[in-house]
Amino acid sequence: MSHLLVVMGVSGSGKSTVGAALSQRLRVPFADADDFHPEANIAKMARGEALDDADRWPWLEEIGRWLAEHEASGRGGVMSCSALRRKYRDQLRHHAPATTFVLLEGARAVIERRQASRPGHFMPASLLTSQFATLEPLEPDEDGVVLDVDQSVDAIVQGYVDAVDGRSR
Ligand SMILES: Nc1ncnc2c1ncn2[C@@H]1O[C@H](COP(=O)(O)OP(=O)(O)OP(=O)(O)O)[C@@H](O)[C@H]1O
Ligand SMILES: O=C(O)[C@H](O)[C@@H](O)[C@H](O)[C@H](O)CO
Repeated sequence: MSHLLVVMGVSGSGKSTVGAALSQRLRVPFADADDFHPEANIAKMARGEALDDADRWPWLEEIGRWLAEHEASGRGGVMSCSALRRKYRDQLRHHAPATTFVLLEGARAVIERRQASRPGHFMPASLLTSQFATLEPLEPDEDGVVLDVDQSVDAIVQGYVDAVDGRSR
């Protein structure tokens, strides 16, 4: 099977940027979970209110369906999706058990600086506190790779390739 990945992390950690680069490097389809949000979720975040489990549940179901289709077809794929909590990742794995989670991890200061330099995005910087508070790191029994965001996009992509190579040796 081709690579089937969810690139995860808090808002501004680089999920969209790194996810797109990984999909090109691995030659698999790419999707961004931000494009799957219902209007109400986008409006809520834009008002400065964090999403709750009930807001995220139907959205994660859509993402799970995308992953399941790409797993079943054997095409693989990269989905950029915050997937902050363990139970959200369990929900996605329920649809697509072969999913590997790639956590983009970084200090708040680095991520804040990046968020500040992309004006016009619907996600206000004020929600970063709740994003970090909600984030549950990958647990040892989860198929995953953790990568430091404080390096170039190319280096992050290479970090994934090296981690996966190291496993298959
Ligand atoms: N490794 C990197 N080095 C430098 N800048 C980066 C890197 N990764 C991402 N960026 C920049 O940081 C900003 C946030 O990245 P991006 O939009 O990909 O994050 P995100 O996690 O998808 O955010 P959100 O979930 O809020 O949509 C963008 O302006 C992007 O160009
Ligand atoms: O679970 C969440 O709270 C959401 O997915 C957010 O993380 C945003 O969609 C995204 O990151 C946009 O900035």
